[in-house]
Amino acid sequence: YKRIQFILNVCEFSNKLPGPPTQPFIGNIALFAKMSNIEMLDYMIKTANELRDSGESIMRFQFIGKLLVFPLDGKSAQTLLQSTTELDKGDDYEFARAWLGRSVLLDGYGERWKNHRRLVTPTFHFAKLEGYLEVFNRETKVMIELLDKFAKTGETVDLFHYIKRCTLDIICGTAMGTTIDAQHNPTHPYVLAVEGFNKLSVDHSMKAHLQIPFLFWLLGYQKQKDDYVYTMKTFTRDVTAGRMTDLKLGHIENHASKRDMNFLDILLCSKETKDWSEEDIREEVDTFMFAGHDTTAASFSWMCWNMAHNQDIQEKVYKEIIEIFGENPNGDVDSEGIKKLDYTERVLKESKRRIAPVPTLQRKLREDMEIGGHMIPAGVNISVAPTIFHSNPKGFPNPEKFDPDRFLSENMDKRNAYDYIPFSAGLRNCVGQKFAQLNEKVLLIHMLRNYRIEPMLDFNDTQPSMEVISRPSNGIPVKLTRR
Ligand code: HEM
Repeated sequence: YKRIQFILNVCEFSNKLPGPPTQPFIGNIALFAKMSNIEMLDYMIKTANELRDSGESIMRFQFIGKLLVFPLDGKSAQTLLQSTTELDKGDDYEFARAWLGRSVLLDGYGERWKNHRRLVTPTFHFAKLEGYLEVFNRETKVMIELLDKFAKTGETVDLFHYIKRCTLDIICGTAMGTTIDAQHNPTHPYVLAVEGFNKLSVDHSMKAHLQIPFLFWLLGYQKQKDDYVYTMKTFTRDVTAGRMTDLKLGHIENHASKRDMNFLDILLCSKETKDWSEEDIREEVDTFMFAGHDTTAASFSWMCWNMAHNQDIQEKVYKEIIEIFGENPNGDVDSEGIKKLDYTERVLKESKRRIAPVPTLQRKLREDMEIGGHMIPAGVNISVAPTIFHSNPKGFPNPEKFDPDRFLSENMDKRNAYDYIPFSAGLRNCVGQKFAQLNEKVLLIHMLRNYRIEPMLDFNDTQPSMEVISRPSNGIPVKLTRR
């Protein structure tokens, strides 16, 4: 009875907020049940534009007592994103708890999260990032070599899978100093477990019936999830245990300067993690694996798609790369050269605007908060959707157009700082942002120095789906020609 009363109260409240019409009790379930993940994103962007035109700054959806509120622009999201206390992640993140526990990504506001975030952050300082360049260069060259056969035959290649395995190898090397060589070994159990887990998490969040634990178990999904989690945890636990033994024997401190250490070694060697359990360390390392590879893969894949569809811009980026790094297709990319990139920098920003690699993030309110002119009660999930902000014609006129000049400083000054948030913003922004940007530049430089990319489908024939990460619905099918 209490549950039903709660749902009815949510229904009553949600109908006062701007959003598509709801049906009694079930809210907007029927509306979304008919849509694919691709249609969902399109629908949300269209509805957001209509609501903005009628002067609204938020959009709500409601699913049997679950209320989701989307701010529609940077200004209305700002209150939430710059809050120093509203830092709890939303309900949808619970699915990853079995794998990532209370790591920096999932943990709620409090001393523990602050402490972990403070200790994890230095692993991304610039000097440290330089140490990761060697892994970026090495693994990217493996990808370039694997792609060569497609350039030779002219056969179409779906870049997405190649990029994904490459970024997985990169994160494995930089987070743990180990390799699974996913690029040569795409059926490695760890690779399959990561892919399976991500897919399951999407199914879970999109299909209402799977959110009933009994059905999730009965239909065999719980068993699948447990198996994936076991494979992933065991892999990292083994590596962590091995490194801890090395540390005890003095091998880590002896062999490496801090610059050459991987993320795991840095955590293990820090005095401040002395009272962390082995599981605390494992959770942080796994979080890097999870947060660090699919995101970069999606981001760089969309970059290649944007390049393929904007040949003039691709040529300008290529020219800048050649001017700075020379024509040698195998040369390593160094950080001094990367700092000189200017046009390419803007192109990368525009690419993340055009398609945001992380389509939504979610917070759960601790206290009542005014968002976009409406008082939203504690307990409601607020979804911040970079994709929705970035397609707002008020901040980005003609949003469909790929235009790097939007990121010239004179144009950036015209926007609210929170209108462009591919890495989120505020205290819970992406801790790996600089790492990701450096990684993408290395990928891009090697890619364009070796190949011209041409599309084998129209731009909108592969679309970002509304999943944890914006996966291209039909991959990134391209033709590569050797430069
Ligand atoms: C282009 C690539 C990337 C994009 C677009 C991206 C985007 C984001 C976004 C939007 C968030 C906020 C999520 C939320 O509020 O729930 C986030 C958080 C986070 N990211 Fe990234 N990310 C990328 C790469 C990386 C990499 C390479 C790493 C690590 C190696 C990383 C580690 C993290 C962590 C640990 C958090 C959680 C921070 C916290 O909650 O305090 N990310 N990222």
